[in-house]
Amino acid sequence: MTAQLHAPDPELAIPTAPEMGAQAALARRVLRNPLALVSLAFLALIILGAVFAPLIAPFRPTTAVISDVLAAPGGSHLLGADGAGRDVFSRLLFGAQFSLAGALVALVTAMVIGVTGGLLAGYFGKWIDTLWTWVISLLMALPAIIVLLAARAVVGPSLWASMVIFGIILSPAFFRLVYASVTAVRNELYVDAARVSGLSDARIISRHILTVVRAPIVIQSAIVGGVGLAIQSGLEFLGLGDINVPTWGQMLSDGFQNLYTNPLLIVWPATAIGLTLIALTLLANALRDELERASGPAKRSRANAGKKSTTAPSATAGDETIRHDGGAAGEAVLTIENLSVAYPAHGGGTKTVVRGVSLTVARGEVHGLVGESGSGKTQTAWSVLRLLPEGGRIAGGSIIFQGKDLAGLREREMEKLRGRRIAYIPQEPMSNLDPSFTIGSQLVEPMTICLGISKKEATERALKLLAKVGIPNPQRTFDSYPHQVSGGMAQRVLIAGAVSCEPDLLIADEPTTALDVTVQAEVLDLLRDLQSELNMAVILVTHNFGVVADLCDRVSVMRLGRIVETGPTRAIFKDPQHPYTRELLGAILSEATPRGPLETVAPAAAPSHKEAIR
Ligand SMILES: Nc1ncnc2c1ncn2[C@@H]1O[C@H](COP(=O)(O)OP(=O)(O)OP(=O)(O)O)[C@@H](O)[C@H]1O
Repeated sequence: MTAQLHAPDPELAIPTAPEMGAQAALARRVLRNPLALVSLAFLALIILGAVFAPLIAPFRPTTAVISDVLAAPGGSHLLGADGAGRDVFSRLLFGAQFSLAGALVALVTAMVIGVTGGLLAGYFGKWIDTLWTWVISLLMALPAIIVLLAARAVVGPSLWASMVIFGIILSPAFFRLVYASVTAVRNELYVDAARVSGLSDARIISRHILTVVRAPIVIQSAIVGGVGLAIQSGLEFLGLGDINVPTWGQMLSDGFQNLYTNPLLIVWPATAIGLTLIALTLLANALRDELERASGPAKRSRANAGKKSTTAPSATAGDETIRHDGGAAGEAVLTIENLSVAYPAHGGGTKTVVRGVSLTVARGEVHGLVGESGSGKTQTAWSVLRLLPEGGRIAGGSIIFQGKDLAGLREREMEKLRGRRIAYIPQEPMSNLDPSFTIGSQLVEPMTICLGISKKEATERALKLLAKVGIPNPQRTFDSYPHQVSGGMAQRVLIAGAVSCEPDLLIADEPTTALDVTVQAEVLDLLRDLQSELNMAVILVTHNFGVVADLCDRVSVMRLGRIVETGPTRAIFKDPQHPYTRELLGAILSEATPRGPLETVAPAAAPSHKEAIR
């Protein structure tokens, strides 16, 4: 299997990079939007004028010709001359340089602070969130104009200093936007899935979170850039700017002095400022629209999938008895000893949801964790991945995986294991795939990181894996977005992703619950085949004894956070010792006649018991 997965297949075509294609398509659509095109053309013209001002401008911006004071447009002064005899056209060109650069300084400052803060606070939460939120609240409480006036008094009439300060004051605009977007996606299952597949926090933020916030950042940039330009012009119009720097704001101020003698002097800079602001806003709107259209239905927010609750009977058992019958055959890959998981309880104290759980999983063995809803199966599995939800902590015990105690391992060390040595198959396939990326890119990226192989090799490997997990047209699925495939296909994709790095331990959390019955059986078959082929240790979380009977070598029955019985599957089915196990099995394997068939359906057409519980 190993050789088969690694060997490059020359027959497999290397797909075009879908993300680059999508970006090119987006650029083409933006260029086809007339408003965007006109705005872009205008902004490009302004920027070119600013950059080439020294070559285009007939005069230096500060050159004053006394004989040309308040000269009318025409002759050597295309747009006339101002009250000091300086050429208006030249000043407009040089003014664009400084005005745009000033706005850019404010924008970059606001963006760096706001976006960084929003990402960190939104993604990591806890004290980082508290600290950033406090700083941003403080900034929002400051009156911008007063701060700028005070700063001018301290640092003098510096365009750059005032724009940096204004950028800091504007940073909450980015912070709130990014923070809201990040907190909305932080708990999406595909972010957890990315973590499980071995991606670092930095990688998840840059790939899965930043893509979500990029559209709002684009539109906000245009607004903040425009506000920066407007405020800068306003300050200079009020005479608070640096008179030695030719900006559009300074020109407004100069023009105002001669409003009655030559009103055109105020019209030129006002037109330049107004049109630039309009172009920025229109361009940002068009970009946002096209980005949203490009994402289409795939971008829609998916609510976190609620976990399916089972209808297993409530226990009426008396004292819990634990039956351990010998150690697992083969090399132990995972040994959990006396594990406890706790959460802070409402009103103080702690709530222990997993208590003294011990189990061993050997190489090549499938260990079922079975029990009613809320019995602690998922908490046990997530403890092994060290991905307990916020507030949850391993309160005691050890989780020995290949000689390392995962319970005390540093996060950096854990990152090296997740996705590489310990893989995870979730319950909800759709919510665990990022709707913004093609399936191919979501398979390829973890492989390039975990296996250190090139993108080309990872692509070939992904296509082979897709074929291996029974996807009929691997190339088409590779190029598809998650919303373009069925739930069963998505689960096959996740299984392909989980085994892509040939893990030693695979944790499958109710991997068939969200699928319809016919697909469930196929996915179970696939899991069984892959497990024996890769000789993996598997923990299978399920509430379904049918799945246990089908796949598991050993089973641990959980109830109220404890394992009440553990042993070989065959033995447990044949001779359950604990009353709770008997009750669970009794409920499922009941001989009672099911509710009568519909009149039109012949009794023979009713599904066999095994099919029914699958
Ligand atoms: N974030 C949380 N905060 C506090 N308690 C939690 C949290 N998540 C789970 N629990 C508690 O932990 C217990 C075990 O939950 P767990 O999800 O492991 O159950 P389960 O056996 O996997 O059930 P299911 O089959 O429904 O997924 C439950 O009582 C639940 O209330």
